[in-house]
Amino acid sequence: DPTWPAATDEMEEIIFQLQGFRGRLFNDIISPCGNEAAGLGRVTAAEWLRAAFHDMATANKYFQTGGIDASLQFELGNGEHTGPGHASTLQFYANYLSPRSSMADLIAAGVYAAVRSCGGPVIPLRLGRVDATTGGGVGVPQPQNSVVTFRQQFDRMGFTPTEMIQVTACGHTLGGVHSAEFPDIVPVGSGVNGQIGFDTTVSAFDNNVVTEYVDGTAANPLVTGPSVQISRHSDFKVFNSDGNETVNTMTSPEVYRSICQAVLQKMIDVVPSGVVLTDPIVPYTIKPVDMQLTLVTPGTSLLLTGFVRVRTTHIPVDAIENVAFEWKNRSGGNACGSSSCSHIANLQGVARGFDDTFGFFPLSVSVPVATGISSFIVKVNLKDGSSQIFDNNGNSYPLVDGILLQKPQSCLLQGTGALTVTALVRNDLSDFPVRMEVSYPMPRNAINGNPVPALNQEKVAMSKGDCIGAYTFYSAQLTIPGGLSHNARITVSVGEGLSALVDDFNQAGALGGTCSPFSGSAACSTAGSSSASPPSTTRSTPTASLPPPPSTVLASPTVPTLKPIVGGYRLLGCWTEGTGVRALRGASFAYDDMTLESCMENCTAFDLWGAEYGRECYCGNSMDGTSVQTTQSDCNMPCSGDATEFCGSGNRLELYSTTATRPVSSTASAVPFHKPTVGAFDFVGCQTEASGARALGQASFADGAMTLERCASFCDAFVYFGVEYGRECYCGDVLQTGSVQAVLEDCGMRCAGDVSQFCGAGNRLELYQRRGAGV
Ligand code: HEM
Repeated sequence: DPTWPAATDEMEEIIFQLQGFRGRLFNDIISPCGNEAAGLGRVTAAEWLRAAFHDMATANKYFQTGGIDASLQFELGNGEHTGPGHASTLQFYANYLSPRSSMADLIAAGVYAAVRSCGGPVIPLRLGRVDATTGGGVGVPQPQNSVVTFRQQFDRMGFTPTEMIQVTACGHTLGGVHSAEFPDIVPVGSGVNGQIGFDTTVSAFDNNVVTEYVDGTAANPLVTGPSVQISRHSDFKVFNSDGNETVNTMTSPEVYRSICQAVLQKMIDVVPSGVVLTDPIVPYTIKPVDMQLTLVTPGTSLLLTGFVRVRTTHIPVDAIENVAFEWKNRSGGNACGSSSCSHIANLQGVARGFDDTFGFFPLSVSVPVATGISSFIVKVNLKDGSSQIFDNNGNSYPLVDGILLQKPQSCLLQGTGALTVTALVRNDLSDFPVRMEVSYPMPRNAINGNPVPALNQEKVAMSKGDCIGAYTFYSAQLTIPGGLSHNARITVSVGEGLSALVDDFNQAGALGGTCSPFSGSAACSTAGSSSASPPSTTRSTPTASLPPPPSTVLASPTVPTLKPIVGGYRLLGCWTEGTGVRALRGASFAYDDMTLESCMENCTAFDLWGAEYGRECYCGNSMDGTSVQTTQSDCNMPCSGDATEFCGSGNRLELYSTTATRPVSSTASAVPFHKPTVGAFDFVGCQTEASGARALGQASFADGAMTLERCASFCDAFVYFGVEYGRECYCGDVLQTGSVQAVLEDCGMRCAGDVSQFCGAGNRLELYQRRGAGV
């Protein structure tokens, strides 16, 4: 069994945990083998296999470059990769791209999955491939090449003349040739749905491609038919290149299978120098899944959630009574407060892969903060009274309670990508730097039709907040651009280098849209942070954390008071955020020394603004309809930059509105507006991005001096231009599906290069159309 955790854990789940409970569905569009997800006559499993060969085929063993490195994504337009199959294959894999599942590993995993789904052998799958950042050049074998050229090309890839024959015979058992791509080989109108198969079984991994060739019955269009006249019968040229000696050895199904297992593994293991592949991956017998600690009010216990996943291939799920989870406290001992350091979990669901099944046993374990948790072992209790103990190969399964991503107080607004992350760090560690690292996919503006997003990374220092017992709150914010924020991964860490503690690889899409407040936390005592003891058992009553009513406000400078007027704005009260959206969407800011005055200064171009969570500031000209006024005492957080003022609280806005005393003349020039015309373009409105893609994807640029005029002139050759997020310019002749008109208020961001203009917002385009181009 592998030792947990491992760098391959995410890929392990993608390739083995396919269907059923928590199934990752990586096989969805290739099961059954004959599935034609991209249209009739196009076997998806065949497209996956061919895509891997095309990615590898530019490898150069002499320079040790290329191989399975996902360079295919940059080469789609170079003429060597005919057909839509490569793009749709990469597009499917892109859903699984993450810092722990490279596109190159996904391409290799696609070979494993396609072959297995079609009844072929288990191809040992090693991992650790690294994605290229540019194309790998040309050199994919083409049907018209001569045998000499084929041999040179395969030699460059690292394959002997015999292996060339073998790997081609193993690839050309699935799918076939399409008249849309090769009309001179498959004349239009011939074949089935525009395809002639390589053998009579286009959707089975069998050796018919060989036997039908050998016995002379092959309809393979690369052996017989029009390709012969024009010397494009490449399978004939390849198979016949050693007088049929190699193919004759492959007429036995067993021999074919084992040759294909070896030679297809060789194909996916071609990698550039510097890449070190792991051992072939096998599924865990016992795997902890989604382990998460969460501090629960009043701060004296942590809730551990997650699953123990049991591989039930060899231990039948029906034979399992339950699973015992036995843990050690923070110092490795067996004192776990009032609990017994043990928890029984019962089966909740089952998943299956090609060759395995898995049972999931959910955990919900209350861990006292005072004693904490450091590791656990798993005991699988069988119905016959026996049990099997799993201790992670003698290491126990490790858990960290020094830092945790506190999910209820973290949130993501997927529409705008606005991410708020709250972490809890044990007080004895809080002198070390606390960081958040977010990795997120960013669409590549569809250069040459590349459907694979780039993976960007942002590191943000987290700022210290309140304390609760033995833990200190930290928080950070980030607006994730690109519209794919749900696929972002979040890691929070405390400390540096190898000794750092992390809660890593948390999926942003699993966070809620609203950060709920944690009641009972309080400003940290200045005495320092050494106490690791739990807070006193007396809970503060809810009213104790409310601000005093205005009439009884004390003069003490450390007690916040309500401010009825700030500059030209008056207090409207305490308001909730919208449901799943920000109440104010004109502009937003977050920083640690926030005061009501500085928030107001940020928002002088708007009629409304509000401060939230002590350090966030939002502006807008109207409130989202789902925001409602709540009791003023909800807004009980002091401003981070001025403890005498209230700045809302979690999900609560200290809301201010403009008054008649607002000096209109001094701000009028800075009030942005939606320009009705820009050059040859007319304003259309505020538009969303398309579903999973850019609304305008044909050209783009971004910079800090963006104006509507600059974008208009950049998009001069197109029907539409749109500016997004203040600084991004997009052009296109059509709006991609899923892009719809949004309320004008949404486009509330000023242009980076001209504050008098509006330039969209996150996921919102300030959209213009060429005059006269409309219908
Ligand atoms: C001399 C070497 C090769 C040549 C000239 C060649 C050429 C071709 C051509 C012309 C097609 C038709 C594409 C279409 O119409 O969509 C094709 C399809 C295919 N090739 Fe190759 N190929 C070679 C080697 C390989 C190898 C080594 C593999 C994988 C191990 C492979 C896997 C496939 C698969 C699976 C298809 C079917 C794709 C589909 O049905 O969509 N080929 N090949």
